Amino acid sequence: MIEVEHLHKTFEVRQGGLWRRTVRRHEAVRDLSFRVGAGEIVGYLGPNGAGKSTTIKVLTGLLVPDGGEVWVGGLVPWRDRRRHVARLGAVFGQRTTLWWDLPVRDSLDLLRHVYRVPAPRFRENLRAFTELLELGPFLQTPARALSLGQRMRADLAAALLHDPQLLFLDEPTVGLDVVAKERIREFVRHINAERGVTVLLTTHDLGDVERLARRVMIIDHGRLLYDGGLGQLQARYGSARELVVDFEVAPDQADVPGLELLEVQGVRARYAFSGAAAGPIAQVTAAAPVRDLTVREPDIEATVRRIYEGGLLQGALGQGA
Ligand SMILES: Nc1ncnc2c1ncn2[C@@H]1O[C@H](COP(=O)(O)OP(=O)(O)OP(=O)(O)O)[C@@H](O)[C@H]1O
Repeated sequence: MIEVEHLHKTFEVRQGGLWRRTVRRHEAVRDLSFRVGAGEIVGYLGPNGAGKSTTIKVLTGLLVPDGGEVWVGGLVPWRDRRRHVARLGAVFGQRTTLWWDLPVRDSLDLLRHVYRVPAPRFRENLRAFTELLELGPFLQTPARALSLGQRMRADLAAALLHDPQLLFLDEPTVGLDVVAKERIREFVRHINAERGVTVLLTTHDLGDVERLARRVMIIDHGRLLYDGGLGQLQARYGSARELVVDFEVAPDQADVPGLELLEVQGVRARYAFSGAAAGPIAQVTAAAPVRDLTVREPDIEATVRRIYEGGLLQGALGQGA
């Protein structure tokens, strides 16, 4: 569905005043290569300024790259823009494609004409999306009067009315509460499973990625640092599991052979370990009477933060894939 080979995009940034102007070249994307197969949901992650939007703009045909090759569904996006755009959908969490002062239903109707969606297909999609996204209560409301969650749902419907096979989602759940986030994720899962829509998901919310994507690509400073499974990323770069133990009485000495003691506070001690929990639990319970214990899993949020902050993955591409 998407093929990107050795993509480069450099921006020229003009600095200084009228008399002493300098031009600085900034490589937003450097030698980026990846493929996304039909029907995949891929999370595209990276810290601010990493090059995600630049990539998406090239893939949607908005930007022309300086080097490399890109095909999306067999088309070169910026060369065959009209046909390309007719086949893709895009939702940008920070912007809307709806007409601000028009009722949602009228915006959808206008888009039907823009994309030349046949009337029966439009009716069928509108019926399906109204049900799945619960649009009914606000179809007659102008976009400006919608809540953020309602607007996102209407934007999703707008992006999919013309049956695109590829959907770009940029921060689709930003600013939403947990229930609204779940509803959006459920819908994305549905259109992927039932309609086979390929999804490239750019987000800072790892909950989106955990719930939707099996594969992630991580980019920083314009380079692809990781392309592989979320589980493998966690196994390879995640921190250790933790065993949190409440002893019956505060231990004089909480060290247990083979476990890394992280902290002792009163009766509670925290240990780091890897692999199965049965061994460490047996060791701790043999060492002293235990009242309670829990195993804490490392979270993906912490792993990705460590990757961004520590450059953990520099040069590691391919090892996790
Ligand atoms: N039109 C432009 N002119 C000059 N520099 C740009 C332009 N667009 C992007 N850049 C620069 O290119 C780099 C990559 O930007 P990009 O918007 O692709 O990052 P991003 O990963 O999408 O970040 P964010 O998560 O903040 O949206 C940044 O350093 C940005 O300042």
